[in-house]
Amino acid sequence: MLFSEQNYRRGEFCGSIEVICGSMFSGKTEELLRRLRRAQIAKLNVEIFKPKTDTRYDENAVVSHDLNSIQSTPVETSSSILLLNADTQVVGIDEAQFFDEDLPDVCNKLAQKGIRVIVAGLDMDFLGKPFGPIPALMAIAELVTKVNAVCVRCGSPAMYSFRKVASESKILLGEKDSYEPRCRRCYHMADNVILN
Ligand SMILES: Nc1ncnc2c1ncn2[C@@H]1O[C@H](COP(=O)(O)OP(=O)(O)O)[C@@H](O)[C@H]1O
Ligand SMILES: Cc1cn([C@H]2C[C@H](O)[C@@H](COP(=O)(O)O)O2)c(=O)[nH]c1=O
Ligand SMILES: [Zn+2]
Repeated sequence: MLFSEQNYRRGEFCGSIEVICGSMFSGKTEELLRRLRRAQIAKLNVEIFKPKTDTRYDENAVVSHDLNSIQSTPVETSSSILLLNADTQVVGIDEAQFFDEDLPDVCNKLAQKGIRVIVAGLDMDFLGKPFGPIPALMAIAELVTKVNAVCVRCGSPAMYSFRKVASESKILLGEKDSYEPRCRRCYHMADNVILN
């Protein structure tokens, strides 16, 4: 097994919070999809949420860079997640860095109700600073999985999302057009030339 997962038996208390974090292209969404699909195979009731702002690939689906996808509900605020179906046993949340600061409280409430909550998001923004509610979620999670991309410059494990375009705005939706994953050394290189 790649990552440790607990055993879940219906009817037993199994509330928990799992965080999957890392840079862009590190496989956060793929790992989220893998865990959610396994929950569906186990015939658990799964609901998936993402912030309404994330319209990159699809308005109503969580989509990985390899175009694997799963249907989701876009919500404007984290508190809307609490309006989930009464029989939901597993909640998936993608692009969690874009949610408001109440997301950790929301996840705690869900976990206290016995729900397995799996959250994926960027731990750092393009400046290498902690991003939104992810650090607070990491602190309260039972399990934190940090995944790495491959540095596009040197092939080492990459944990930074280097922004290739001139924008200082914290939120800038984009793909390879605007970002590339880099390792610590290549991210901090003085020249920071973009190699195409
Ligand atoms: N530099 C890279 N390093 C790793 N994976 C990459 C890279 N560029 C493209 N990919 C692709 O991106 C996929 C991961 O996509 P995804 O799960 O959506 O990542 P994330 O949600 O972390 O941005 C990989 O399986 C791989 O096919
Ligand atoms: C680093 C950084 C990223 N973003 C945006 C760019 C993408 O739309 C998402 C991240 O998607 P992924 O599934 O993790 O590849 O976030 C941003 O707005 N600001 C940033 O600093
Ligand atoms: Zn590198």
